Formats: sequence, C-alpha cells, structure tokens
Amino acid sequence: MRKEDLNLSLIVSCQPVPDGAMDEAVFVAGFARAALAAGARALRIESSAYVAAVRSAVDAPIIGIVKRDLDDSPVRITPFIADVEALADAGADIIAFDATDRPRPATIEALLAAIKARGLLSMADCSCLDDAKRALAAGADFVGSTMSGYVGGPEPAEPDIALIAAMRQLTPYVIAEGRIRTPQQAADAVRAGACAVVVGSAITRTEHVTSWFHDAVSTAFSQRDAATLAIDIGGTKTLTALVRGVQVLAEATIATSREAGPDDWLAAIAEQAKHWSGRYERVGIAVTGLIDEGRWSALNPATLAIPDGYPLVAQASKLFGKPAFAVNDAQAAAWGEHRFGAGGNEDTVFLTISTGIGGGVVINGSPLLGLAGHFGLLRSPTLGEAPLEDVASGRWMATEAARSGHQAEAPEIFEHARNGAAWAQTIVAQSALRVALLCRDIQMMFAPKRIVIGGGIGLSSGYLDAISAHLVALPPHLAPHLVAASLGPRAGIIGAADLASRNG
Ligand SMILES: CC(=O)N[C@H](C=O)[C@@H](O)[C@H](O)[C@H](O)COP(=O)(O)O
Repeated sequence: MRKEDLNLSLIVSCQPVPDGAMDEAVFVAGFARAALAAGARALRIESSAYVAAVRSAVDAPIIGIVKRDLDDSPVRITPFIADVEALADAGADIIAFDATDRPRPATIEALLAAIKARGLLSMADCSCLDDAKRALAAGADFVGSTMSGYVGGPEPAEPDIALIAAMRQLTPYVIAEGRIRTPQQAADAVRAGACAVVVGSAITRTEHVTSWFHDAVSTAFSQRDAATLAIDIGGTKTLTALVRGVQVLAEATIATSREAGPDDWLAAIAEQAKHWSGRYERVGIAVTGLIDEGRWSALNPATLAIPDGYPLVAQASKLFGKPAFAVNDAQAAAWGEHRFGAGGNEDTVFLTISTGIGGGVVINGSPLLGLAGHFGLLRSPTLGEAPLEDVASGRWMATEAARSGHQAEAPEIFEHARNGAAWAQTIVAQSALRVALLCRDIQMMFAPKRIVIGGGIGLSSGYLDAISAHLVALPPHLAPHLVAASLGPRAGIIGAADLASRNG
C-alpha cells in the first residue's frame, strides 16, 4: 500500500480490554468488520495472532502492533525485531512501534530497517515533538500521538490536540491517536491537521465504555439524591434551605445583622442548620457582592459591609464539614432561572431589579462568574457617572419620591402610579427607561435568547410592560425577548444548590 492510502481516514483500533470478556479472535474480527461496515478505512490490531485472524476476515489496511510488558524496559509497543517479523508474516500493512526516547531492546533505526526490509510502512508512536523529529529523521513514514500522556505522570483526560498540530508542522503524515473518545474530539484532531484518526477504547473496549457511563450515572444519582444546604445571604435577610434538585425540603429566614461580620453570619446559619445535620452532603452559598476564587468582597459596601477577600468557601467548608461552593446571588438566580425557570435552558441574561440591581449571564450552558453580570454597577456619562442601581432601583425610587414630597417605598409608588398619580408615574417610567436601555445594550453584548426580569420592582405589575414599551421601536433582530422570572425569591438558593452539586 501507499502512504496516501490512509489519507482522510478513520482507523479503528480493535484491542479489547486485555483478559477481558471480549479478548478473543472472534470478537476482534467482529469489531473489525463492524468498524469497516460503518465507514472506518483501516484497523489497528494487537498481536500477530489477532492480525492473522483479522487478515483472513477483511481486506482493509492493518496497522499491526505487539504489546509486551518487559522487565528491563518501559517500551511496550513492538519492542523487538522478532515482533516486526511476526506481524509482517501475519499480514500487517503498517507496523507501529514505540518511538519514545527510553531504554529499549531494539533501536528505532533497527526497527525501521526491519519494517522496510519487509516492504511495509512504519508508524512511530510518539509522546512528544522530539520523538516525532527523531523518528522522521530516521525514516518513519507516519508519526502518531499515541504515546502522549503515557510516559510518566497522571494520565490526561483529553487527547493531545496541540501535539498533533505541532507534528503537522513537520510532516503531513500525522496520525492522531490516544484518548479520542467523542466524534467532536476526532473532528478536532482533523482540524489540527491529522491525515488519519485512530479511535480505540471508545469503540472497542466495552468494559471501559461501560465504566465511563457507570461512573457518570452513579455520580449523578448520588448527587441528585443528596440534598444541599443552600444559603442566600442578602443585605437585610439570609435564607437558609435544604434543597434537592428544585425541591426546597425545608427553609428558614434569619435577619442579616448589619453590625456583625461574615464569621457571625455563618455562625447564625450553622445554628439554624443544626436541625438539618446529616441531611445534606454539600453547601451552596449565594451572596450579595463579588465572589472570586472562593473569596468574598463587597462591590457596594452600602448593601453589606463585607471585609475584602473574606475566605468564604474555606470557612464554610470548615464550619459545615462539607464541600462548599459560593457564587454571587444574582448569578445563582440566573443559573436557577436558566435551568429550572423562565430561561428555558436557553442563553439567558437575568436581571433582578430590587432594592439594588443585580444580574447574571448564562451562555452556551455555562454561567459567567466573577465580576460578569454586575449590571447595577454600570456607569454612563448620560447618567452623570452614577451606577445604574443608584438611578433606577427601588432605593432610588423611594429617594425620588421623597424629593417630590412623597414619603413612599417602591410598592406604594407603584400603587400611586396605577391610580394615576403623575409624580409616581414619572418615577416608574424613568426607572423602566433606564432598565430598557440596559436590556438593549445587553442584547448587543450577549444576544441572549431571553432576558429574564426578576426582583420586587422587576415583577411589579406593569413594570415589564413599561420596559418593553421602550423597546418596541427596535428592529426585530435587535430586540430583546423579555420574560418574567418564575422561581421568585428561591431562584438564588435553587441555583446555588445546583451549581454546588456540579462543582464538588
Ligand atoms: C498508550 C498505549 O498503549 N496505547 C495503545 C496503543 O495501541 C492502546 O492501548 C490504545 O487503545 C490505542 O492507542 C488507542 O487509543 P484510545 O483507546 O485511547 O482511543
């Protein structure tokens, strides 16, 4: 065969788990025929006996290898010249061998000479770019990424796409191999420049594939069945709950003492959670302010005076004796609404318009964490550089009412507006306009499928309509799709609980 014959091909490695249930010639030949029937162009087969068995069953090109566990060398793949001879006799078209720079019984040059002498093609199984350079200089026909991740240290989870790309700079005859477990990863290897892609375990090691599914399913079952202690620490109150999935099994609200600090807040929560001891496996915490690498800081100290960089995750896991995860409260609510509420599992931006203004973004199924989504702190010259929450939130509405001579909190202002009071209507309209402009800009930044509006102000009757009214003039492809939040004040604890279950 010619080197070009392998171009653009999928190669299936038929090496069942050694000593496993499928480690028999009849299964190896069966895997080979099934792979070819489904579009594979070539096969990679271990041992001269199995090469012979497959050769008698199919005409496709066979890459042959022999695997050995030697006492005096770490090299396992085709270490001896005699292995090359046996594979050639059995009918292999290409012979692959370990090309790593390690103590070995036969040199790379000697192996290559023996392969060439039989008129066959060679594949050098490399662990790094230097292996590939040496193998090509010695005359190897193909270089493969086979040994990357198997020459010491922990086995990586992903295929070495970067090595494939780097090898492609040396030669077009690069075969991608090793830990390619999804069609997506195989396509990535092609994009990185591979001329052919070998897939093994994911297709022909039934025991391995079953154990991947088994592990994932058992972990998900135990996570689903174990409850989470979910905590939402706000500027005035703290909600503590026992949550399983979207079910809130029990909950309690305590005041957040503004004179105290995080140690005392956590102690008060622990006192409450004593009743649920033994019933939760992890802790999910949503907080006002910024969470960065598990540390908690205030973004607006007026909401709650949090010391800079408080080690919230470390303190909580110590106090509760369980793994803890912390996230900003609006980001937690954004995740809750995205997964289980009005976000409908689509790209979602969540805005909570309440005493202050918060937000969260979920794009491509992942929440943006850290500083992302703190929309209430956006400043613009048109608003005199004031943070948006200082000119649109419930707090601002009450201040504006007082300025126009009316002592009223947000709910009463809405009531007055509905009853036709012009001063109240102006305040509501101004807040809604500013939030509408924010929604317009959010649409340009993230193009979410839905902007979910929550919070006491956001869900006040008429407010969503007032925002929408400012956006009707936008052309349809620029207009945000606004929807009302559906999980209410529990969105934060539900979101934090679900994020905690995914993060530990
Ligand atoms: C390192 C080593 O000994 N690799 C061996 C080489 O033939 C096989 O165990 C792998 O199954 C083969 O490389 C395909 O890789 P994966 O099964 O990850 O798709």
